[in-house]
Amino acid sequence: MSPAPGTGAFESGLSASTGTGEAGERAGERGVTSAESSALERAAEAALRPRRLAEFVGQQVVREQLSLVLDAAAARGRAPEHMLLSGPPGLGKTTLAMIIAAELNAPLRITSGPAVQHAGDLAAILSSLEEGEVLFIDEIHRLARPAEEMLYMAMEDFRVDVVVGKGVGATSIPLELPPFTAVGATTRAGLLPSPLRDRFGFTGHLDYYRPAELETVITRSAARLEVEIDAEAAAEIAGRCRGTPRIANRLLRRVRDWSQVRGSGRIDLEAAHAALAVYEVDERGLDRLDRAVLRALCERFAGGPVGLGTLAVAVGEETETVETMVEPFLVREGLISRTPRGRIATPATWAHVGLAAPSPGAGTTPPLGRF
Ligand SMILES: Nc1ncnc2c1ncn2[C@@H]1O[C@H](COP(=O)(O)OP(=O)(O)OP(=O)(O)O)[C@@H](O)[C@H]1O
Repeated sequence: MSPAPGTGAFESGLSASTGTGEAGERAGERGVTSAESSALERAAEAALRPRRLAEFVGQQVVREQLSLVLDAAAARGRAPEHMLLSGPPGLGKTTLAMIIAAELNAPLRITSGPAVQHAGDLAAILSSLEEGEVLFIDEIHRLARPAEEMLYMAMEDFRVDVVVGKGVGATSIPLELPPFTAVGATTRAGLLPSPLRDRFGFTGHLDYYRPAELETVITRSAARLEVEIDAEAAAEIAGRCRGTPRIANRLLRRVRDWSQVRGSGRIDLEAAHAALAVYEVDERGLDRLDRAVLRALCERFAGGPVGLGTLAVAVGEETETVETMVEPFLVREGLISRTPRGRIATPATWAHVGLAAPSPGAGTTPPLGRF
């Protein structure tokens, strides 16, 4: 799963995207390999994943549209059209793909763009599909071009031409496919070429969740984890999980740890505050790296403008890390502004780091380009 843009890599190990950060961190202590810790993380996530559309919280418009597509297909006794789900990481694209298969009572085949590097890889998957099967392609924007072009015909005509042999001796064999439903998921919808995007009959975009919706996610997950949680504790966690159910569930599991090891076993407001302090997640959901970026912007560069590369170096991170895993959330929160001359602090930035903004015209740093 690609690193998650828009959700900070919590330095305390609460990586909001792949989960390997936190689990990897703890794995190091326990001697578990990072691969095993990722598997642990995925298993923990899977245990909390909603299984039916009725259990899927929020995203009202997408749910209504999807429900209509599924009901109409069921009424006609046909496989529904292909579907594309887009949106930032951790918001429920994979969950919805699994729900679609469950609601259709259809087998689900899961693959991803990075896993399909050759047309032959895709031909092997397509040729083994059962009638009505749901083929979920995560990170579909990362499909290799030859595979992507094969997918066009497969989605349009339920047919692929498989080339056998090489050079002058090569022959193309048409392969008829059973009707299937492709479900693509992407965090970068803009990268999809229009021939591919146009082949999806339904496109749903998932957006960040409201705190009340996240409270519901947290409360339901706590019930699944068989841990009692006070409403105000659920609200506290919901306010700090960056609008993202994946992070909500992860913070809930960490607060549950604290409550079971240092508290009464029940999640109350005290346990929530204490655990979130241990993981250095502040009241707006920022973690240490987020705050380090804001402090560097204010203290080292007088609020900017400063180039992204320079800012990344100042906090000891790769430019890519800051750009994809820290900045989107800070921009969304109004804590960083992107300008052609570089990144600049906003009044909210100065307030968040507890510093007074310099008076206008005071010595500002000349714009430093990106490395
Ligand atoms: N609407 C929702 N209601 C309840 N839980 C949800 C919802 N959306 C996501 N979750 C929870 O968040 C976790 C992550 O969701 P999911 O894996 O579907 O995100 P994603 O968008 O596919 O992320 P990525 O882009 O990183 O693959 C799931 O395991 C699930 O438990």
